[in-house]
Amino acid sequence: MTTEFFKYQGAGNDFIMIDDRNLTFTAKQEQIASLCDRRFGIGADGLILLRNDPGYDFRMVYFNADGAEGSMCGNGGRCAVRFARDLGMVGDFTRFIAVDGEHTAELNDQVVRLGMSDVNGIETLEDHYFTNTGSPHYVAFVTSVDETDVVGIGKAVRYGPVYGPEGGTNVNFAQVIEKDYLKVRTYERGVEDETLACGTGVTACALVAAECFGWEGPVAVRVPGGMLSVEFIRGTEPGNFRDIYLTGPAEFVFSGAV
Ligand SMILES: N[C@@H](CCC[C@H](N)C(=O)O)C(=O)O
Repeated sequence: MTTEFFKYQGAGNDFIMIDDRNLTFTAKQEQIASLCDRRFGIGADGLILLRNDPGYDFRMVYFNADGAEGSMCGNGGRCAVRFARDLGMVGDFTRFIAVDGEHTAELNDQVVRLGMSDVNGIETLEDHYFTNTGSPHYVAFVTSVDETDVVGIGKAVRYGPVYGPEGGTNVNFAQVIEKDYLKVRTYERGVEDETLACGTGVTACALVAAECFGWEGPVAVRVPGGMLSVEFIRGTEPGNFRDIYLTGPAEFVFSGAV
């Protein structure tokens, strides 16, 4: 039996999208990893299933490129919304459910503004910050992201003694360009490499910068694959944020069958 797939990308973070409303997708971890393989498969940072869910427009089920089901993926969520509209399932506004709970999103042509989960705390550690924006994120400020060994340091932190035993973390490096403007590079857990953009990572960096520097946003973030923007409202407690929105492009690339 063949499976029809659709490839989407959001700021260069790319995903295999599958319409699984009839629950026929049965691939296991190893097969999903093969589909995401850039030499032997379709190639992607992750695979997303769109399924029915009572009470929502759809359910997003996300797998990292290693084939394991992941925590929330911000760019994947934006691409899932675009895919749902291309399938005629939703209009310019949608409400869907993902692993971290309910999300809303608005579409404006190729741009998707995705509501993210509230953030309930930022930990300040010796040389970095840590927060959870639906996925866990280590954030370190650097003077130049271009001169940072993202993969080398990323791997050491992801598998290191602090985060490794707890399931690992995504690792972000942020450079302040000016007020409300960051440049970010991310080592992604589950891809085990740098990706061209990470939505939950960019959100984490913007909120950490807002907390550290008193920014009110929106924070513009340049990533290797393009530009993203993060809006938020500060909560009453330090490190708490609500009404967080991640905005950027989400585009169809190609489709096929495997
Ligand atoms: N690319 C994602 C992040 C996906 C989750 C991550 N790889 C993890 O397992 O924690 C994004 O855009 O947020």
